[in-house]
Amino acid sequence: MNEILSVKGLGKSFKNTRVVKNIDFDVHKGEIMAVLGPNGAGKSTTIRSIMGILLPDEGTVTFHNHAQGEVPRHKIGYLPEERGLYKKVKVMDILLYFAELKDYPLDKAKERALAYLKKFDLEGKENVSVDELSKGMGQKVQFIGSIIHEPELLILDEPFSGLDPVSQEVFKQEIKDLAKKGTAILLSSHQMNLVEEMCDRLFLIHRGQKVIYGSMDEVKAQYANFKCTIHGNNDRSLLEKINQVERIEQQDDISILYLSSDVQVNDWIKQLPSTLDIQELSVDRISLHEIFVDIATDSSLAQEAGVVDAK
Ligand SMILES: Nc1ncnc2c1ncn2[C@@H]1O[C@H](COP(=O)(O)OP(=O)(O)OP(=O)(O)O)[C@@H](O)[C@H]1O
Repeated sequence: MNEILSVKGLGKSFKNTRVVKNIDFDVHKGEIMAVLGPNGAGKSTTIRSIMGILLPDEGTVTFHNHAQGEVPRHKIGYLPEERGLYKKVKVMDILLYFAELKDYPLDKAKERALAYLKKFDLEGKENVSVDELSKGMGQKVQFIGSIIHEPELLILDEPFSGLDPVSQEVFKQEIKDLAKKGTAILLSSHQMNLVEEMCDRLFLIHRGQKVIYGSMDEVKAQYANFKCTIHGNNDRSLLEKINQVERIEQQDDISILYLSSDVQVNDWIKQLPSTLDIQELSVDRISLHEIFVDIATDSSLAQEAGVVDAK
């Protein structure tokens, strides 16, 4: 695989508290890698360490074809979590400024800026000053600023926050298109539905430690692909006798059975006991959102590192 970025054994402490511990992952050309985790998990600290904004205490960050520790800024696009553009500057001027910082030819940058403004529904705004833009419009301009120089690696920290659903779709499509053209993308987001639709692989941190790392299919296979929800009055002892059930959750008359990852739904339903009380039954695919909530609220998982490494 074509590695663009490799992170090995990354660790960072603030005032004797280790907030990032022994993090390993890599990002390949043309893939979207998601960095996920609950609030305070260590995502931004990891991203800032990659960008050289923070100095890690342990570990290495290597960009493909560059010396270890060297951050080739002109090849990286970065949308930081904290938003902000110079307020009194015109949209085109700020975009050209971003391009200049990356040594990108200004005539080409202007062409790209106009095309992107049109794409993001900001046509004709090039001479408007930033403080006249709405928050979402400003975010679009900042996003354009992060890709104006055709980066090899694009690091996006919460790109969807504050965007309306239509703009989220536009961003999503653009990020997917960039990956298709070969850009390596590292994406941190809390929007699990979007992440699930977009990312090729994911990396989930909890309390600074790696909990999951792998492709979406691999992660789901490690967890469970399907869950079966049964409305009916059923004893747990009966449910426990059913084959290929990994885990059972029960509340009142609702039972949720998490099925083994290799289950064939068609066959599995046919072998359910005839004594089962079924008022209603549904079988659904497990969502990334459910996996995330499960991990984030499971304190035993939180204390372990590398519980699932599907790489
Ligand atoms: N400059 C700093 N000084 C001290 N502690 C910090 C600093 N930056 C981050 N932390 C702490 O490090 C931990 C990880 O923070 P980080 O911002 O990396 O989390 P995150 O996963 O990006 O969270 P969120 O989803 O809320 O943005 C938190 O406990 C935070 O309080």
